[in-house]
Amino acid sequence: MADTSDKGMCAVARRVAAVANHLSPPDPAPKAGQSSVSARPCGGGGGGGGYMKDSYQRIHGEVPDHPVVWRTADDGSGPEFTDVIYEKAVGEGIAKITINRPERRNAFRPKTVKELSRAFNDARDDVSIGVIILTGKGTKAFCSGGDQALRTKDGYADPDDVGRLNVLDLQVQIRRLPKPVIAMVAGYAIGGGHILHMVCDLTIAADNAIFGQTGPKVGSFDAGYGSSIMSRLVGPKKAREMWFLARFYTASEADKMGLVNIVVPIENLEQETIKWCREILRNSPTAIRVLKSALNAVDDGHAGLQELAGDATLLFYGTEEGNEGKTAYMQKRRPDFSKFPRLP
Ligand SMILES: CC(C)(COP(=O)(O)OP(=O)(O)OC[C@H]1O[C@@H](n2cnc3c(N)ncnc32)[C@H](O)[C@@H]1OP(=O)(O)O)[C@@H](O)C(=O)NCCC(=O)NCCSC(=O)c1cc(O)c2ccccc2c1O
Repeated sequence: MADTSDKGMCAVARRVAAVANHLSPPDPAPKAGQSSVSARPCGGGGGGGGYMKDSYQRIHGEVPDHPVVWRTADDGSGPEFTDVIYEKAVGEGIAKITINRPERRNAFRPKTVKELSRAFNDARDDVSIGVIILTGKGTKAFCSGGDQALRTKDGYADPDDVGRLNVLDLQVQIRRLPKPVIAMVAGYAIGGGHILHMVCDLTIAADNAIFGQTGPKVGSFDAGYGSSIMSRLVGPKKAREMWFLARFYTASEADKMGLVNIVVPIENLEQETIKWCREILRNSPTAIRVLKSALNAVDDGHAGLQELAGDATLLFYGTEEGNEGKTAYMQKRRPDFSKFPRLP
């Protein structure tokens, strides 16, 4: 009789995983002592769940979990980064941008936001990069929002500069960036830092993560993405609770509210995040690009529509039909679109 107990199913899953190991497309070589494909833990374990026994699992398999080797990156466009650490994974399409002000719980000042923007721009333009991680230095905070010591009546101001709220531009930049941005959150994600994780496409949280808005307690509010996206994520009632009461929430509470994608032990935070990156990187970049703009389109209004429409134009430029128009113009002749079908 077939063994359908959990233990029996685990053994089956392990055997199937071993087979899948041989069928999976090649991945970067794992380091000594690490297997490239591990049996998915029975009873879930993320990454699509279930037992590795169907053709989908056999073909797509598990992603490798060997550590990433990071090398420092630079956009080459300005002074050396001080408030941000910018890195790219060697041989993999992953960029990591780390807010580097741990002594202030990674609060951002205008300079921090300018450096973040430069790093995001570089990662966007680098065609070898497919996923970007945003995180904070250390385990105490992802980001605690705007640096209150630099807040003036005009916004946040670096010494000898005018005040500004330039984090709003950064939020838009992350929304419009045609590659997934993953917030990797350990410790506090508070105020403007909480909003940064919300505008990212995915959030992987450590079990020590704490989420919340403080605005109404510190004389501030974000009535833009900070309100509208939150309402989309957690629902209008919970969003009102988060803003009106300005309480803090644990990682597990945030998980239940739909604020994050997964909560993992802090020691596994980067490993899990990299696993998600590698899973995404196996998939079609164009499909992901169009999906990101589609998922944002309604909420982002005309700007969202423009992003999605830009993807359509980009795809059209790659077709014979699109090229005929340009070629005809360059050859000073009337374009011949007669051979292109009017599909139903
Ligand atoms: C995040 C905390 C809950 C952590 O508490 P903990 O007890 O662990 O640590 P300390 O409080 O002792 O902090 C250590 C050290 O860091 C300094 N620090 C922490 N956060 C900030 C900050 N945001 N600005 C400046 N300095 C900060 C702290 O003073 C300590 O320094 P010492 O010298 O004393 O050692 C807790 O730190 C905390 O509650 N932080 C403040 C959180 C907060 O209120 N953030 C601001 C929200 S408003 C905002 O972010 C914001 C920004 C924008 O750009 C906007 C733009 C447009 C609209 C709205 C915006 C907006 O609301």
